[in-house]
Amino acid sequence: MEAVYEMMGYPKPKRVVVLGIQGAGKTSALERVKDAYDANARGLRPDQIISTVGMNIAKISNAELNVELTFWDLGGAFGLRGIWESYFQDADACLYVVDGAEERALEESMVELERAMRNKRFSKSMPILIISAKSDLSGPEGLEMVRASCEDVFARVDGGGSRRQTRVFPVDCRTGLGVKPAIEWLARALAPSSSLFSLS
Ligand SMILES: Nc1nc2c(ncn2[C@@H]2O[C@H](COP(=O)(O)OP(=O)(O)OP(=O)(O)O)[C@@H](O)[C@H]2O)c(=O)[nH]1
Ligand SMILES: [Mg+2]
Repeated sequence: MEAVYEMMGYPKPKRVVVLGIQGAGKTSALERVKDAYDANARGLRPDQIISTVGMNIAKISNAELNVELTFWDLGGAFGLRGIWESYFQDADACLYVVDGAEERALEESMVELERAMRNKRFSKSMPILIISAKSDLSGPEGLEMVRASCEDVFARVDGGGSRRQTRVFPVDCRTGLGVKPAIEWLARALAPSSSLFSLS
């Protein structure tokens, strides 16, 4: 299938592995991504979403984005995290979701981010989009806490000279507020010509 895309001169669809601990807001965030970019889909409402056991897949292709994205939303419950690494090798990017409103969950969330990044199958150049979810509950302090903690992890794992693209965005995953800037950043980070532009 990918070969067909290339033969026709289209960019390959990019695959995004969606990680984060249980209850962070991964599935909720993806439902809002579908609302924003998939004209045919109506994302599930918050009361229709249950904790993920298998995997949810969302595909978006939208002229605004210039790239087709496939998201693999995995379960974040403790016993399901062992499955994550099976998806690292084939992923082009990682969307890591952190609960920005729950300070007590931040340490566990960062431990799992670091563990994922240190996995040998997790590419050193793979862009990482961090969504700081529950921005409706957290306010700016929550976002700053998430940002500082992620920066620590990135510095520890990648070191100073890393060329990996990373960015933290606040999102209200119930209304979708903030979802578009986050996904636009990801699309630019993954677009074939992105190396020609500096991402700010
Ligand atoms: N207020 C608020 N609640 C949110 C937000 N995002 C998620 N939630 C709630 O947080 C809970 C967990 O959300 P999920 O999207 O199921 O979390 P998940 O990361 O997919 O969890 P697992 O599938 O168990 O790994 C649900 O009750 C959501 O309604 C948000 O931005 N704001
Ligand atoms: Mg889920």
